[in-house]
Formats: sequence, structure tokens, C-alpha cells
Amino acid sequence: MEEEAVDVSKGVDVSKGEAAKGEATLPGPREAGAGAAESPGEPLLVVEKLVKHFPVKGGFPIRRTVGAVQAVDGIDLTVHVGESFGLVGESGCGKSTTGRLITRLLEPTSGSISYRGRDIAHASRKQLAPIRSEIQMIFQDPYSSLNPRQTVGKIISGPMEINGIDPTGGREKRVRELLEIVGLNPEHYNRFPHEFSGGQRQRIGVARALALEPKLIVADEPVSALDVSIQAQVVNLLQQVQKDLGIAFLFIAHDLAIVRHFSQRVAVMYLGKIIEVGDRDSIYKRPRHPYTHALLSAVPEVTLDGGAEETGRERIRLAGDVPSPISPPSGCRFRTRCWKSQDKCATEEPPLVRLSGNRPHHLTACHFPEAPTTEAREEDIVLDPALTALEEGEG
Ligand SMILES: Nc1ncnc2c1ncn2[C@@H]1O[C@H](COP(=O)(O)OP(=O)(O)OP(=O)(O)O)[C@@H](O)[C@H]1O
Repeated sequence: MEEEAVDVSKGVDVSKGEAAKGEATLPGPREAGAGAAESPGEPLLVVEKLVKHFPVKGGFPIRRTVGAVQAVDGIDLTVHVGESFGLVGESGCGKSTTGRLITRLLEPTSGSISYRGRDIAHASRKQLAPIRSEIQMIFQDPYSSLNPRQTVGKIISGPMEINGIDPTGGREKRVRELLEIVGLNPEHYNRFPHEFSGGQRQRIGVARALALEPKLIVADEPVSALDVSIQAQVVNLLQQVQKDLGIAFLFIAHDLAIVRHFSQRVAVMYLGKIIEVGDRDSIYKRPRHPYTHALLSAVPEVTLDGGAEETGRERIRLAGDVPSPISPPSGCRFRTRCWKSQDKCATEEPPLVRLSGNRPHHLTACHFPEAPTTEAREEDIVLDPALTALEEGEG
């Protein structure tokens, strides 16, 4: 059974409303006015033309490379200092691979990853050492990402040990502070992961990511393995941490509702490409790419409250499956499932550009985009009923 006991929270007030069971509140959408869209701040991470192709081997008796999974195929994205940037898309579109490339758990096939002005795309382990501590990752599965044989104290102090960091007052003191920051009891320093609930384990993962005072955290589906009532609490924690500690986040998720609550800017991925990117309001209220429309219109399908029927809007049901990334469609990769597709879509890949009517920094890759006046769908994005209840304080 999932039980979220928040014992202490002094460093950052993340426990507001969640100590009492069922009272957790999902923070409201962040302000992202036109000003924010026009001047998003100083770039921290700049990814250009990033490619990751995984070789496909075949043949007998000699195995040769017979093809490639085009997991990430030439993406550009920028994350600014202290910004939360959401990366969304269906399963298999290349989100996790992007996260792993940025944290350099994977080596790119080509392209550049510039962190604070330095290209780290092909940096060696030694070259990466000085910035390793600044880029951290939070993983999807809190069950498998923590070593079951290590105490919480050992897990959280691990990164400090590896990097030879001795904070004032010692590592144990710092770990206890971190436990408080993430809303856990510092007295649980000597406990093991199995003694915690799923949500608490993800808090341990967050504390471990914070141990080296990172400037950028790549959070790969950090709440999708959690019970829906716990998701709100962990999103709340991440948002508070981002705001209070000024950490930039690349927040990877398939759930548009969650990303909306966490990100000032959002990029939508499809089959290894970014097909639309912009500030949160542009993406959710004035999406131009048919795929973004489809994703937004599909969100109520995962809820049980019939939100789309109430608003009288039609849901867009995408035909067919996502094509194989080994042999993606020519031209626009979305064309095989797109109701607006024409001949040009098969022959010319649409560039990711600012369309007339779009705000600055709202880019779309489509030959036949939706009109900028096409009805906003933000109100269609209904959270799962449990999250909605939390958001409305109905707990
Ligand atoms: N190590 C690998 N070797 C071969 N193919 C891979 C490897 N890792 C990922 N892929 C493939 O690359 C594509 C993109 O995978 P990725 O995990 O990045 O997608 P995703 O959007 O994060 O999806 P999910 O949410 O399901 O993880 C998929 O087709 C996947 O099968």
C-alpha cells in the first residue's frame, strides 16, 4: 500500500498540504506571459542537430550492421538557467534517449551538446569530471534506481563520496539536511529503501540528485511509476526545489497534464524529431502542429470524467501505430497518421520554424499547420480525477 508520510520539512516548504493524507495540492500552472516567451533568460544547455542511431545487427554467421534505430534524429533544444523545460511524446519517440545523451550516459552519433558554452557531446570521462556534478538525473523507477543494500545515508552521500566533496559540518549533516529538504525524516538516515513507500523512494532519488548542488536535473518520467495521488506530491516537491534552489529541469514525460504543471516551455517529440516547441501557453492554447492537437485532445481519454463530451469538442483519434524508427516515413514523419497530409508531406521534411501568427520562440514543423485561431484546448486537459480532486483541494 502506498503511504506518504511527510515527517519534517524545514529547508524547503514542500510539505504544505501534504502532511495530512489526501490534502496534497498540485501547484498551479506557472506564469508564462509573453515577456517570458520573448526573453527566456541565459542558455544553460544548448543541443544542436543531436542524433543517436542504434545499430541493428543481422546476418549469420557474420553479424553485420543492417540498419539503425533512428531514436533521436537531429533535434535542437535549449534549456535556460533555472528554467523547467518539458519534453513530451508517445512511448518510443526518443525522450529517454535524449535525456541519456544530455547526461552523457550515451554517446551521440553526431551533433553538439553545449553545457555552459562547452561542447560535451564527445567529452571523455576525464573532461566531463568537472561538470558531472552539475548535471544530475532522476529516474522513472524509484524501485530499481536505489541500491537495496545501501542505507539512505549511504545512497545520498554516494555522489559526494565519488566526487570527493566534504561539505561544512560533514557529509552526514548534509544528508540529513537533504532529507529535510525533500520532506523526509532525517532520523531515517540509517534505513533501507525497502522501508519506504514509492513516493518516499522517489524523494530519496531527488535528495541524491540534489547532493551535488546541480544546475540541471534531467528528470525522466519521475512520477509515472507512482500512484496518482502520490504523483501530485512529487511534482509539488520538484517544482518547489526548482523554484527555491534555481535548478533548471529537463522534465521528460508522456503525460501532458503533468508537464503543463511543471514547465515554462514545452517541446513535443515524434519519432526522433521535435515537431513543436514553445512557451507553455502557446503549446497548450495555440498549438499549430496536428500532432500536438491530437495529443492534447487525447488527454481526456485517460480520464474517466467525460471532459471532452462536456465541452462538445471532438477528440482526434490517431490512425495506426507509430511507424518503426528503423524505417521512418519520408518527408514529415507524422504524415502517415496525419489527416491533413498532402503530397508535399511525403517529399519535403518540414523545417521547425516560427509560423506567422506564432509568438516568438514558438516553432512548428508542419507544411499544413492548424490555424492560430483553432480553438484552444487547455481546458480539455483534464487531469486524472484523483489529481483534479487534489488540485481543487477536495482531497
Ligand atoms: N540501447 C538501445 N538499442 C537499440 N534501440 C534502442 C536502445 N534504446 C532505445 N532504443 C530504441 O530507440 C527508440 C526510442 O527509445 P526511447 O526509450 O528513447 O523512447 P521514449 O520516448 O523514452 O519511450 P519510453 O517512454 O517508452 O521509454 C525506441 O524505438 C527504442 O526501442
